[in-house]
Amino acid sequence: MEYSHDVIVIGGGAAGLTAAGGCALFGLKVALIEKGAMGGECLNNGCVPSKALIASARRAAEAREEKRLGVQLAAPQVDWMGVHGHIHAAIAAIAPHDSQERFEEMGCEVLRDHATLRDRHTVEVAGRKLTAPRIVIATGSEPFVPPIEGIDSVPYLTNENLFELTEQPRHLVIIGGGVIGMEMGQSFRRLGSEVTIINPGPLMGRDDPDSVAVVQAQMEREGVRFVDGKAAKVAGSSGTITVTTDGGETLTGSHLLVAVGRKARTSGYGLEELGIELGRNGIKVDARRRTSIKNIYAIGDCREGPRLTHVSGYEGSNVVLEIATGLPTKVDWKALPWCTYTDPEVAQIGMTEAEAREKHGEAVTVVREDFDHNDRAVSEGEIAGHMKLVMKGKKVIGASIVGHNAGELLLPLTQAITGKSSSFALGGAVIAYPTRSEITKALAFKTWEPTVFGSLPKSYARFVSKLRKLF
Ligand SMILES: Cc1cc2nc3c(=O)[nH]c(=O)nc-3n(C[C@H](O)[C@H](O)[C@H](O)COP(=O)(O)OP(=O)(O)OC[C@H]3O[C@@H](n4cnc5c(N)ncnc54)[C@H](O)[C@@H]3O)c2cc1C
Ligand SMILES: NC(=O)c1ccc[n+]([C@@H]2O[C@H](COP(=O)([O-])OP(=O)(O)OC[C@H]3O[C@@H](n4cnc5c(N)ncnc54)[C@H](O)[C@@H]3O)[C@@H](O)[C@H]2O)c1
Repeated sequence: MEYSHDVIVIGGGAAGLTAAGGCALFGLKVALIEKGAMGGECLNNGCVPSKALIASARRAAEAREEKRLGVQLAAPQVDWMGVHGHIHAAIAAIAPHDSQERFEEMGCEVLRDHATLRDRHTVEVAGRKLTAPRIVIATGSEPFVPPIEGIDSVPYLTNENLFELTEQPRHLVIIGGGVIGMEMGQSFRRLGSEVTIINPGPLMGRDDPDSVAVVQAQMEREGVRFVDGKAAKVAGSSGTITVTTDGGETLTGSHLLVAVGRKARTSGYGLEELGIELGRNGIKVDARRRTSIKNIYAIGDCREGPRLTHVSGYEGSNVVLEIATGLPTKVDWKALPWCTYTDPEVAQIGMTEAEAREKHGEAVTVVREDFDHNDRAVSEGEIAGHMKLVMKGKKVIGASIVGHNAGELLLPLTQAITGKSSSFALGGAVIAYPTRSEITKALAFKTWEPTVFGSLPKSYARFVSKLRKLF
């Protein structure tokens, strides 16, 4: 069959950009389709703006502290439009990395419109029909808004409009004490808003409860109020919004943020018509990220599984390898890291203690050390937190860290869990985003880039692609 491209990628977020860029660097003919802003959620309304807001908030918190280490800072003065400016300057500074121009330079044909799957090899975009033997779906996710009574009649915020706020909320009520609720709750409180977080049961449920307890205590000291319960009803209008919990408690704030998880983007672009199987929340995929139609892959937030930028990037690289080499390439989550950028940070890699005990029972040992035994932490007066190593026998299978810059401590544990420490392995390691540790991976990757995308691998990838088109 005649095809217009070797690979078509739908979605220009972390997952799609990695897949499209990688295939193009192997010399394949790639179409990359993005209907919105290049860079997707992470750049435009996820990681980057949230971490920029966290940084402004940290500065305010430091200034608010009582005399410490012999130094008293002046009380903070928060200029909300200055904070807003910092957030948008951070986005603008990173945007060229994800831009249409950069991906065109790599060799992708970039189309900026809505894509629709027409059959297992055809994607329609802007009146054109593109065809390819391999299609990669990387359409991401959107905020899940639960059917809470009254939700459609009150103004509410999600991550999609939170970073556009041009006035500081007087009292931000947050529905959801997951990652977004905790990161944003602490930040708005530090910048001077009152903050109430409503959440049923454990906060940050995927993390080790001992880590979460340290952050919760810190946020309570800073004045964040936690309410245990489910938001059952909302009412009010701009400036005065009331939330009633299933326990009958009523809370009134000036603004409402809904942060109760994500919904995979799976409708409106032909998945149903093609009969691609869906799971509970996302496209069903196998370990190679193939959908129920095997020449079509789904990677990143749109499929069932963890939703993180470095996971999207990893899955992007994974499909690049499979498409370029023609060899089955499975994802491996045993050293999956993630970090929540509260202060102190909560970092996790591999299994938590609870997961390990459930899977390996008596074979599990856990060792713990608090930061008040660490000389650097003591010298800097930042002793809150601890690290727990989760082991099966003497083999590390997980770690939970809570403390200053905890996310930066994960990288050696990646190597301990995978047993791989060569420069090649480092170049392909899954590293929590965004951390400074990523710079080591970037350099290792730079070392290997001329070899991996050299003339021989390129010829091989083109040969594999040619064969694929013949059969
Ligand atoms: C507030 C917040 C903070 C976060 N912080 C972190 C963090 O610190 N660290 C971390 O690892 N993760 C974080 N995340 C998660 C991270 O942002 C996502 O996991 C990641 O961005 C997903 O990337 P993706 O490429 O899979 O999807 P997306 O970035 O959503 O990209 C999908 C793209 O596909 C496009 N698209 C969809 N349908 C079509 C179509 N039919 N045609 C053409 N284009 C289409 C969309 O416009 C979109 O640009 C955060 C998320 C939020 C909400
Ligand atoms: N640092 C990071 O890596 C980072 C930061 C932010 C977001 N993210 C990504 O974004 C995703 C979404 O974050 P999130 O915080 O929206 O989801 P989440 O899944 O982390 O947490 C959702 C919380 O909402 C609670 N909840 C559900 N229904 C509720 C109700 N009716 N009332 C009150 N609480 C309710 C749940 O119990 C849960 O604790 C994360 O899972 C993660 O993948 C990552």
